[in-house]
Order: sequence, then structure tokens, then C-alpha cells
Amino acid sequence: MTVKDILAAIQSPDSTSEDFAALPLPESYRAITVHKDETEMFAGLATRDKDPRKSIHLDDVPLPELGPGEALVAVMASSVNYNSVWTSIFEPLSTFGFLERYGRTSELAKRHDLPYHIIGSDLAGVVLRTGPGVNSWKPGDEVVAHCLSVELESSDGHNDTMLDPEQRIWGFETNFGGLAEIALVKSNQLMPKPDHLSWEEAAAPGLVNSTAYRQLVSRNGAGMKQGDNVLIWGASGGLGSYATQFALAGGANPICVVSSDQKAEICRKMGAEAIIDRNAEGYKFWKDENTQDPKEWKRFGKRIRELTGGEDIDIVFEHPGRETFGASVFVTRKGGTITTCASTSGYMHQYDNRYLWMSLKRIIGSHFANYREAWEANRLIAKGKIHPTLSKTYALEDTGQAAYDVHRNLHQGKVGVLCLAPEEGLGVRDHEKRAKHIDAINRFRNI
Ligand SMILES: C/C=C/C(=O)SCCNC(=O)CCNC(=O)[C@H](O)C(C)(C)COP(=O)(O)OP(=O)(O)OC[C@H]1O[C@@H](n2cnc3c(N)ncnc32)[C@H](O)[C@@H]1OP(=O)(O)O
Ligand SMILES: NC(=O)C1=CN([C@@H]2O[C@H](COP(=O)(O)OP(=O)(O)OC[C@H]3O[C@@H](n4cnc5c(N)ncnc54)[C@H](OP(=O)(O)O)[C@@H]3O)[C@@H](O)[C@H]2O)C=CC1
Repeated sequence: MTVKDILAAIQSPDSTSEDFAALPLPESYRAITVHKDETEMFAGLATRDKDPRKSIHLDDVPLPELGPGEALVAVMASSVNYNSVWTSIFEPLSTFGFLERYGRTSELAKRHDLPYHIIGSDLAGVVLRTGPGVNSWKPGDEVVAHCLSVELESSDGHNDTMLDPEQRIWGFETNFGGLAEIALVKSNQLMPKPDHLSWEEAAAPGLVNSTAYRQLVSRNGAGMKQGDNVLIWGASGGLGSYATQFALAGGANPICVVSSDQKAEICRKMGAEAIIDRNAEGYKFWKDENTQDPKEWKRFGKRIRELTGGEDIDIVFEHPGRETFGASVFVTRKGGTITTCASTSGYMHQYDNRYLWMSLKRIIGSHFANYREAWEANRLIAKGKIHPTLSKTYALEDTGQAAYDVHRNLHQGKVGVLCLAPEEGLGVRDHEKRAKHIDAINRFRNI
């Protein structure tokens, strides 16, 4: 039995759940990995010069044992997230430390502590097997998976599963991720695949869409409301392309920051009107490595006021981190919110705290999303209210190049990866719904 037989079953319109359940599973499958014995390969290099194409491998790996509450999924397509860039450059830490720590927690978790790490935190595919205790999903179900892995043995996570002490990001802090032909997930990561999308379109939003939903819309994040001025950094990037859509769909007013004409045009096509090209306008928030320039914060704020008719920002959607955080805190209105989920340009932030406390602003830390938030974000995709922002798709063996593009900010929106899917465009079930949204679905394609 090989993965080819699995693909044939997925492509056959006559396959039943029983057929999938009866399919023998292969002993091994192809997966994108990083190797434990290479974690020092970039020592001494600047972050920018660490090249994912050198550390990312395509290996044959053995199929992991299936445990209680888990599912094995045939992955048709996945996507590249920035967390896979971090894994591949071993920053800020090697992810093998996470796998070792997880492996120490239980006999079953030991499976994850291997000399290779199968990465990837998105997938669209078909359930092959479910473990004991799984009743909501069955072989043959077409699914996407969100990337929150929790144990929920402690009381801490029972109001909000992101607060579970054993909360991990699948394919980053756990093994057996989505950039592979088969993935191992907990069954409470599974959600229905939006039926009007192809496999690669369905795999694209997952991680970033859920994160943007919690960070911007959810009461656990900024709780955006109609009319809010929302400053969105990287508005045509992974997170930003969903934050911009949420702002527009929710009646808010996105102020989109991008770094080129091309990206500004994408934001206009999404429906945004207030756009700042940070490159063309040449903001330099730092005079040197240690000193910020408040005059530049002010120039940036003035530009925002020009675009909003004199208003300041209610919510900043932050993720660049060190480079922008001082400016983000400054331009937020009295009582406004800076919500942050990342620090791409550096995690030791510096800002003038007087502007925070004197103007009663709040900084909210946000990380991925709980199952309910991920479900709600996926539901909006399924209803055609929010659309995938897939720009380009790579073959599984070219994942290194795909990660390189994201690391070097050469991409737009999301970059997809075909795993078992032999070509793009497969897996669409509701053609009528798709036809209604086709322009929006293709908005980021081939730019
Ligand atoms: C969905 C996609 C998401 C993304 O893309 S996010 C971007 C990618 N992710 C990242 O860049 C994050 C990577 N992760 C990290 O950098 C690290 O993962 C953290 C900084 C988040 C945590 O670091 P750690 O070393 O794992 O922290 P500790 O083990 O919790 O703490 C170290 C020691 O400090 C002790 N400690 C913790 N809190 C306290 C306290 N409040 N008072 C006293 N001690 C404390 C602990 O117990 C432990 O101690 P002991 O070393 O002895 O085990
Ligand atoms: N905690 C969480 O749950 C999550 C965290 N993340 C993290 O968020 C970050 C962004 O992820 P994602 O959106 O997918 O990545 P992308 O690279 O797809 O998009 C980020 C965009 O941010 C802009 N940007 C990058 N650097 C800077 C800078 N120095 N100053 C201003 N703008 C900048 C760029 O847009 P432009 O050049 O057009 O301005 C870029 O396209 C990553 O660090 C990632 O690890 C992501 C998802 C979930």
C-alpha cells in the first residue's frame, strides 16, 4: 500500500467512509522536516542570511502510531506559515527543545521527540483513521485542521483553551505537522473543509485567519466594533490580509500599511481606501539600533489623521514588533488598544510608556485561537464572507523555496503547498457557491 492508493480513493467520487476505513495505511510517507543534528548550521549568520532552503528537507518518514482522541489525515494541501520559517532558521529557539519537553509529559507524547521535526501548521485533506474516543469524525471526512493542540487535564484551560498549560502549536511545538502527505492531529483540531474551495485554497487561511479573528474580532482580543479605525501592519501579508477583510466585513475602517505599490493595489482590491506605503513614505522609526525617533512617530500619526479625517487609531493590529511598536503605541487614540501576536523584527520592544498610561491605552497579547474561535473563523470562510488569500502554490519538494520567499518578504498573502494533490484546483464540491465568489477567491493569485 502506498499513498497513491489513498489519493486514488480521494479522487474517486464513489469512495465511501467504509472504503477509507478499509484502506491499509502505508508504513511511510513523504514529509517536510528539519533535522536535529543541523540546529547549529546557521550559527553566526544574521537572521536574514539564514536560508530555509538549506535546512528544510523532504524525507520518507515512518507513520506514527495513532493514539486516543487523534486522527490520521491524508493531506492534500498545506500552506507555509511564518512559524515554519522560524523553525527552519532555528530562531528564536530550536523547536527540538519543544519536542523534547513535550516528549517528557507522557508515554504517548514521547512519539513526538524524534531527531527530525515534521513541520507545518495547516492542512486540508481527508480523514483516514480515528483513534479511540473519537465520535465526531470518521474516515472519508473532508477537513481542514487548526493548529491548537491542548491536553486540557488542568482546570486552567477550561474557560479558554489557549490558557491550557499544555497548549502547543501543532507542527511547531509538536511533531507530525501538515507539510506532509499524512499528518497526525488531535480530533478537536478538525473542522469541515469549506466546500466551494480547492484543497490548496482551503488550506491557506487556517492559522492566520484564526489568529487574526481572535486578535482583532474576538472578545479575547481587541473586540473590534463598527466604525473602529484599525491600523493593520503588513495588510496584504498572511495575518494582515485576513485582518483587513475582518475590518471591512465588520464595518470598521482599516488603515493598511504595506511596502509597495503592488501591495497597496491588493488592499484597494480588497476594498480598503486608507493605505500607507511605508517604503514610499520612508518612515524611519529608529535613528540607530538603540534610539527611536518620536518625530517619525508623529509624521506617521499625521499621515493617519489625513487618511481618517483627523481621527486616531482605535486598534493597532501589531506583529512586526520592535521596529514598529513605539509608533503603534504613539498613534493609538486615548483609550485605544494595541493588540500584538508577534515580533517579526525583534521581541525586545521599546515604547514611551507615558503615552500608554496617560492616555489609558491597553496592550493585549494574543496568540492563535481557541477551537471555538478557529471554528468561527473557518465558518466565515465556508460562508464566503472571508476569502482565502492564496497567491502562489509550490510542490511539496519546493517547500524550502516557499519558506525562503516568506522569510524574504517576496510573497503576497499566503503561499500554498500541494502535498498529495497532483495539481491545483481539485476538491471543489459546491461550484455554484464558488462562482459567486470567484473574483474574491482569486484576488491574490499570480501577483
Ligand atoms: C500560531 C503561530 C504562532 C507563531 O508564529 S508565534 C511566533 C513563533 N514563536 C516564537 O517565536 C516563540 C518561541 N518560544 C519561545 O521563545 C519560548 O518558548 C518562550 C520565550 C515563549 C518561553 O521560554 P521558556 O524558556 O520555554 O520559558 P519557561 O520554560 O516557561 O521559563 C523558563 C524558566 O523560568 C521559570 N519561570 C517562568 N515563569 C516564572 C515566574 N513567573 N517566576 C519565576 N520563574 C518563572 C520557569 O519555571 C522555567 O524554570 P526552569 O528553567 O527552572 O524550568
Ligand atoms: N502568535 C500567533 O498566533 C501568530 C503569530 N504569527 C507571527 O506573526 C508574524 C507575521 O506573520 P504573517 O503575517 O503570516 O507573515 P507575512 O510575512 O506573511 O506578513 C507579514 C507582513 O508584515 C510586514 N512586515 C514585515 N516586517 C515588517 C517591519 N519590520 N515593519 C513593518 N512591517 C513589516 C510585511 O508587509 P509589508 O512589507 O507589505 O509592509 C509582511 O508582508 C510572524 O512573526 C509570525 O510568526 C503569525 C501567525 C500567528
